[in-house]
Amino acid sequence: MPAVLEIEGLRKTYKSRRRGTRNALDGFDMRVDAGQVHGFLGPNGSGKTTTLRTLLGLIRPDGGRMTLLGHEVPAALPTVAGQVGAIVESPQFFPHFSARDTLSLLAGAGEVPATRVDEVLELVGLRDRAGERVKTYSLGMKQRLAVASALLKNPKLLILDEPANGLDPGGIREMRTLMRTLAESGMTVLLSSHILGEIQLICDSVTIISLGRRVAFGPVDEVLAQHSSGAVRVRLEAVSDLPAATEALTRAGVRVAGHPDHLMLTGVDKPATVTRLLAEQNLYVSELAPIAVDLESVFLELTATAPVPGQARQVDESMKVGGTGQPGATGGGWGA
Ligand SMILES: Nc1ncnc2c1ncn2[C@@H]1O[C@H](COP(=O)(O)OP(=O)(O)OP(=O)(O)O)[C@@H](O)[C@H]1O
Repeated sequence: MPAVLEIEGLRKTYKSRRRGTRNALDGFDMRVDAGQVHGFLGPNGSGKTTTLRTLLGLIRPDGGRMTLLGHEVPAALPTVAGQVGAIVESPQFFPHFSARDTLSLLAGAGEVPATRVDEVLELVGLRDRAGERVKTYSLGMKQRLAVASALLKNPKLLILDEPANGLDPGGIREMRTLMRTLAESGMTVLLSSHILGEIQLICDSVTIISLGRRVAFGPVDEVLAQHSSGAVRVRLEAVSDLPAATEALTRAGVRVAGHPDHLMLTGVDKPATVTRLLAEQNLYVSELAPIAVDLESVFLELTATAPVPGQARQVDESMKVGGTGQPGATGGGWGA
C-alpha cells in the first residue's frame, strides 16, 4: 500500500527567552497508508499539533524528512496543497454569513465548482440549516462547517485535529460514519482525537506519540494485540471445582487469581493448554475468554498518563530542556 504521508526523524525545538527551550518533537516518525482512517493520539503537549502544523508548512522543523502524497514537503506544498484538506486549528468564520455563503466564498476562491457546496453540506449534515447565519450555530454545527470547508476540494488526504470536539453523541456517531464513508470513497483520513473509544471504532491504524516521539503504531488490532496482557477468564461447569483447578494451574506455573465464580489467569500463551491441563484432572471448562485490552489502557500505559491517586499531574514539564524535569520522568498531561 503506498504511503500518503511519511515522516522520518522530525525534530522541533521551541526557543523563547522567557519560556526557555522545549523539545516538542524529538525524532518523530509516522506513516499513513492510502485509504486508511488513521488515528493520531497523544497526551496534551505531546507534539500532535506541532507535527500537523509542520506538515502543512506553518512551522519550520529543525530536522527530519516529510512527504505528502509522495512529494517532499515543505518544498512541494504548492503542488500538493490542492489535494490536502485540513483543519488544524478551529477556523474562524464570518458570523453574519450562512454556511452556504461561507462555502460558496471558499469554493470561488479555490476554483471549486459551485455544485460541490451542496454536496458537502449534505455530507456533513448541515443541509437543513445551510441558509442560517453562522453566529446562530452551535459548536457542533460550526465543527461540521469546518469539516465541510476541508472537504470542498475533494482532497485525497483529509487532516482533522479533534473533529468530534463539541459534537453530541449523535453527532459523534455521524462523524464516525462520515469518516468511514470518505475512506471507502478512497480518501485517506488522518485524525487526532482524545476520544479513544471513538478512535478504536473508526480507525484502521494509529500512531501514538509521547514526549515528541512515536511510542506505538500500526493497525489498531495489532497495537492492541501487542499490548494485550494475556489475561484469560475461566469458568468451570462446577463452581465447587475452582479450588482444585487453582491448584492444578498453579502447579503448572500459571498465575491464578480466584473469584467466587471464576478464575483469572495471567501469562497464558495458549488458552488451549488451560483446557487440557484441567481436563487431565477431570475438571471441565464452561468458558475460556481472553480479556480484551482497549486502546485507552494501551494509551495510558504507553504515555504514562494514567491518573495517580493523590497527584495532580502537570502538563509536559518533562519536555523542558535544561529545566527541572528530565525527559521521560513523566508523560504529558491532561491538566490545564
Ligand atoms: N509556539 C510555541 N512556542 C513555544 N512552545 C510551544 C509552541 N507551540 C507548542 N509549544 C510547546 O510544544 C509542545 C507540544 O505542543 P503541541 O501543541 O504540539 O501538543 P499537542 O500534542 O497538540 O497537545 P494538545 O493535545 O494539548 O493539543 C508543548 O510543550 C507546547 O507547550
